[in-house]
Order: sequence, then C-alpha cells, then structure tokens
Amino acid sequence: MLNVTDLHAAYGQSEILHGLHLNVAPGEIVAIMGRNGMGKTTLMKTLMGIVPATAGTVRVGEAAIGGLKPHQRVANGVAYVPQGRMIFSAMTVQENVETGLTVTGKKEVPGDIYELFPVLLEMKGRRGGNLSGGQQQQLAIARALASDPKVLLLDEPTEGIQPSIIREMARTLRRIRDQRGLSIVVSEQVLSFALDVADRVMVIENGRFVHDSPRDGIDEAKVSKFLSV
Ligand SMILES: Nc1ncnc2c1ncn2[C@@H]1O[C@H](COP(=O)(O)OP(=O)(O)OP(=O)(O)O)[C@@H](O)[C@H]1O
Repeated sequence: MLNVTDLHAAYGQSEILHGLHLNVAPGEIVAIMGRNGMGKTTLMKTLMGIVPATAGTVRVGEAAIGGLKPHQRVANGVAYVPQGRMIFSAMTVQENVETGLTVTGKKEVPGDIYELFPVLLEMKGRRGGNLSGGQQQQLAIARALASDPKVLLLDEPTEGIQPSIIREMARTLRRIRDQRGLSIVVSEQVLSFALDVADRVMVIENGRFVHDSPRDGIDEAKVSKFLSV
C-alpha cells in the first residue's frame, strides 16, 4: 500500500535521510524505532510533504505522491498524527474532528469514529485544550481517521502518555486496522508498545534502516541495544 524507494531528505546542506526503502502491505502495522534525533520525525514529515524529499519515490497504491503538497497527499489517502498531537486547543472536540473531513466532502463525523473513541463523543462540546494528554491523542487519531485514509502515520504517539493508556492505544490501533484494513506506520521509542502494536519492527539509525524484523520471532535484545544510548 505504501511504497517508498531511495528516499533522501535534508535540512539545507545537511542530509538527514540517506536513501530509505520501506514497503508496507495493506493492513500491515509497521513500527519504526530509533533513539532521539535518528530521523523518525523527518521521515514522517517527508512522507507528508512537509519536508521536501531531495530524491526518491513515494507511492500510495498506484499513485505517485512524492511531488504533492501535504493536503494533496491527504486527498490521496495519507493521514498524519504529528508528534505532540497538535490538536487545535481553542476549537471543540467536534470541530477538531471535522477539520479532518475536508477532503471527503462529508459534513458530519461518521459514527464509527465516535464508536472507537466514546470519550470524544461525551466531550464533543469541550475545547480540545481542556482534554488530558491521552484524550488529545485520541482526538488527533480521530481527526486523522476522518479523512478516511489508506495509510495512517503516527509520530511517537505514546510520548507523554500514561502506561495504562499506552496499552489501550495499541489495542485501539489494531482494532482500527482490523476494521478498516488500512496500513499503519508508527514511529516509537517504547519497545513494549511497538511489540504490542506492530506486525513488523524496523530500526532507524542516523537516517538509515539498520534492522527489519517481523514481530514474531523478533530478537528483542538486539532491538533494545539499538535503542539504548
Ligand atoms: N528543522 C530542522 N533543521 C535542521 N535540522 C533538523 C531540523 N529538524 C531536525 N533536525 C535534525 O535532523 C536529525 C533528525 O531529527 P528528527 O527530529 O527527525 O529525529 P527523531 O528520530 O524524530 O527524534 P525525536 O525522537 O527527538 O523526535 C537530528 O539531527 C536533528 O537535529
């Protein structure tokens, strides 16, 4: 579903991503793990078109999206939950989710989104800024799902979230995948969450993938070693 070949990206003269290859099958969940500063956020932003790629191709299904602007990528089926969630604090929960509908032409939030996140239905008239961190993360995921994506990108969704909510989030993401059949790419530093949520774990180091393993039979000690400073 998502096919990335030889992706390079740079900030000015400083190249950060050095030729990444990534294939995510329909319905597959891939976790991209790596320490701070290894290039996870840059990869997410490059896939979204927020940071321009200097070389390489990005396809979603048959569509080449590498040259498109972020909103055009959303229209082609890519949705993004940025690091730090970036919900609109002054807008209500419902208004936040509605911003995700723009590309679908729908006026109302589909009921299955509130079924996934019942707390958002209870709080739909509250301002986003008044929600807890875990609730804001649910809101950011709901907003992303409102665009009816084929590929969902999440950048460090567990950052600043309590352990019990993190386990719940892994279950919810798998449920979303099972219900919608979409592909999910999640960047992560918490190994237990990656093992809970993903079918495959990749490790990025200094802008290169250095490890790629199915969840089943993964060498946890080896992955932990990459993550320890
Ligand atoms: N706007 C920017 N301008 C210049 N360099 C940047 C910029 N953003 C990130 N970098 C550099 O790019 C490299 C990769 O950063 P990136 O944010 O992609 O890492 P990360 O793996 O997501 O880390 P974190 O877990 O801290 O978010 C780092 O060396 C960082 O200093």
